[in-house]
Amino acid sequence: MTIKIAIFGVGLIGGSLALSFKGKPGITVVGHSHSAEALQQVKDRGVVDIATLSFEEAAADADFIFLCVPVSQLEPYLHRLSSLKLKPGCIITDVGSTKATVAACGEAITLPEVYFIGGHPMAGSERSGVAAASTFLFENAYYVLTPSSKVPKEVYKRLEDLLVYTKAHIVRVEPELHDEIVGAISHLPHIIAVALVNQVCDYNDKNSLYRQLAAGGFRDITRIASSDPVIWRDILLSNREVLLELLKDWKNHMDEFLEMLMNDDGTGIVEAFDKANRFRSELPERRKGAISSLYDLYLDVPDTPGVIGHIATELGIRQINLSNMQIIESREDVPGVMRLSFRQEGEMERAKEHLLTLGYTVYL
Ligand SMILES: NC(=O)c1ccc[n+]([C@@H]2O[C@H](COP(=O)([O-])OP(=O)(O)OC[C@H]3O[C@@H](n4cnc5c(N)ncnc54)[C@H](O)[C@@H]3O)[C@@H](O)[C@H]2O)c1
Ligand SMILES: O=C(O)C(=O)C[C@]1(C(=O)O)C=C[C@@H](O)C=C1
Repeated sequence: MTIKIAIFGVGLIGGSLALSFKGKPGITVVGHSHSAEALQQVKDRGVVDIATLSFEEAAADADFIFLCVPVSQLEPYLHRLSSLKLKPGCIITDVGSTKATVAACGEAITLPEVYFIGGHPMAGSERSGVAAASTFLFENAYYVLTPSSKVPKEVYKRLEDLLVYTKAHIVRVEPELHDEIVGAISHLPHIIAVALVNQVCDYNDKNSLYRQLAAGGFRDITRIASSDPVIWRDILLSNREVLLELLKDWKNHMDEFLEMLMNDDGTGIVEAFDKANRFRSELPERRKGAISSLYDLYLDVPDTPGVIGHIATELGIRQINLSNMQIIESREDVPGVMRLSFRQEGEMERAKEHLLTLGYTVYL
């Protein structure tokens, strides 16, 4: 018996889910796109078995339906699905970054033997579109599910069993609590990153040295400011009430720094950094936790021809599997920083040891 999985919105998240399921025994993945242009990209990338523009064709006979569209589209998509004759036993789920509104809408929709379970994989990227999809995106990440009390246990279990293919860790959370927590650890940081980049952008309009000198610290804290504007408009507006409170708290934290600086309060500054340091070091390890599914190491590389090839060859000879390599900073006369990404921690450790013996400066 074949299991049909329909994915509506085959972008970064939908495409990555499709890649997790495609080719698994007895599974057919059908992708729905809302435009011919998006459909063509999905076909070109080959992440689904069947790609279609027809909403009805994608939904017909589906055992699982994943809604992977922008947050503002989740409710219209749910309403549209509720007007169709879906397969009895069908589970509809979504991947939206907020859960309260869609969970309420999912609960209100009563189709015989069709169930809604809200979902949110806690993994992603500042990139968007199917071109950025990855088979490994969810590996070791947390994947939140927010079933209502009406969802039978065996139905929840069926979704949980399917999500094993993502290699994520499933966590069950109430939708409202989810939005409060994710507001603080994901939505607020995106606002802060964007505001900070725009602040510096305004200074840079008067003096372009700002952009030239912006280095590691600025890049580290602002990567997520490059995220898709429409996806984030929808997320922030959907979690508006939570964010209004969080921004008030944020202002208080900024006021504390203002005061410490005005009062020359060195002790206060040290305490603030110490506290942050302690909490941050207790975060789930990158490799086991939310955001990254890769093991990264960084090394200084001279800006000379052949250096990339040399490193790749050295690792290749030792059969160390490199998943990605990227030059992060490369300016004339300044050593570049290279990021090497591995899928296995052991591979990263072996690479580190070998690169150290070759005389490279390596950071984790
Ligand atoms: N980006 C992340 O890091 C991340 C992480 C977890 C969850 N999410 C959630 O996943 C969902 C998809 O986000 P994504 O990052 O994959 O975005 P994306 O832009 O990569 O993909 C969105 C998909 O929705 C389709 N779509 C359908 N109707 C659309 C419309 N009216 N406007 C725009 N696109 C439309 C697009 O064709 C595209 O395939 C969102 O609900 C988002 O909140 C995002
Ligand atoms: O790593 C990133 O770029 C992300 O923005 C991922 C991130 C996050 O903020 O942690 C973004 C939105 C999601 O809903 C979940 C994960």
